[in-house]
Amino acid sequence: MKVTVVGAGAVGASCAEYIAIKNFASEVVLVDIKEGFAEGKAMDLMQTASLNGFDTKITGVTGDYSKTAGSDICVITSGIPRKPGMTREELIGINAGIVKTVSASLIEHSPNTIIIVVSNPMDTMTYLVHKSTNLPKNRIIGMGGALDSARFKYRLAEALEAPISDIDGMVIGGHSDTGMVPLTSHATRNSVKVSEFLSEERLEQVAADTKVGGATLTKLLGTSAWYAPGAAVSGLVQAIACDQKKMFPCSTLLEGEYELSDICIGVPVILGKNGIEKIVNIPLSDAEKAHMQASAEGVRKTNGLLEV
Ligand SMILES: NC(=O)c1ccc[n+]([C@@H]2O[C@H](COP(=O)([O-])OP(=O)(O)OC[C@H]3O[C@@H](n4cnc5c(N)ncnc54)[C@H](O)[C@@H]3O)[C@@H](O)[C@H]2O)c1
Ligand SMILES: O=C(O)C[C@H](O)C(=O)O
Repeated sequence: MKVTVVGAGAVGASCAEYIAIKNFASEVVLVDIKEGFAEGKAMDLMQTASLNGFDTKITGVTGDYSKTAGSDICVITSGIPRKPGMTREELIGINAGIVKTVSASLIEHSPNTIIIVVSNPMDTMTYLVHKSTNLPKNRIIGMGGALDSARFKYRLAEALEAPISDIDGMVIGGHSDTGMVPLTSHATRNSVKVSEFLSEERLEQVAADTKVGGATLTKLLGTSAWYAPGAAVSGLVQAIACDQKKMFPCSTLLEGEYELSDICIGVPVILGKNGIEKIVNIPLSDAEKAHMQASAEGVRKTNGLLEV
């Protein structure tokens, strides 16, 4: 199993590290545009192999896509992150060009690859990969919901004063400060609905904190987060590489599901060796349906800024 990660910055390196530590891939190739950067990150990570006990071979290259040839999975993290006070949507001007060029180079050398898009604004960048390549829809996956769901579970555990392993919950919708739809009505603590333990006001606070999860970290860190994003990507990569048939919310092209078409937005999907093997339709409350439609409007507005 060969995995390429483009962008050896904060998220790309974290993603490569988690993939290596989980020890399921034979090879990870890191690519960056900055001379020597990916090579340096790869060497540093390889020097953790004997300490962390993994056999994954990590190499780094500066813009040489021939070294990515035959990748089963390619992750795109290249592009600029936001600074405090910015929205993800403001990154479109620079990141759209990067994502378009990078996806073309990846497919040229790995025509059968599955692409995972991470660069922001992620739903629109995922849609851009659809519009600018000929890859079938099951092989284009946007990562956002897996991360947002991890943050939702963190906030629920905090509110419940419970261990995170007790909590289950999912966030669908657009990966943006206003577009996320935390599915509070479906969230549980050991199969008991969280609404049994928390007031409506407290649950609203949990949802609000979840939606601004990325902005909160950006304010604290001065740039956006990387540990949880890297871990979330590695979870998707592992589900595909190991044909796990696991369910994650991912951004995918909808064709009528959730009453939406011609848009990439986060919905539950089954991930296996073919990438997105199924889009799962789950019942939504009227309020969740309305949030999903409003979220889609936001994503469409950003998609409208694309020049494809
Ligand atoms: N979808 C998500 O959930 C999620 C989570 C976190 C970050 N992100 C996004 O991921 C992106 C990367 O974030 P980061 O914190 O790693 O940023 P970073 O600045 O640390 O790393 C980005 C890297 O991309 C490289 N790069 C730029 N143009 C390139 C090109 N054409 N080819 C190859 N490499 C190129 C840069 O040199 C840099 O090393 C940002 O757009 C950020 O908003 C998304
Ligand atoms: O917040 C950001 O801009 C980065 C990423 O989308 C995140 O949610 O951490």
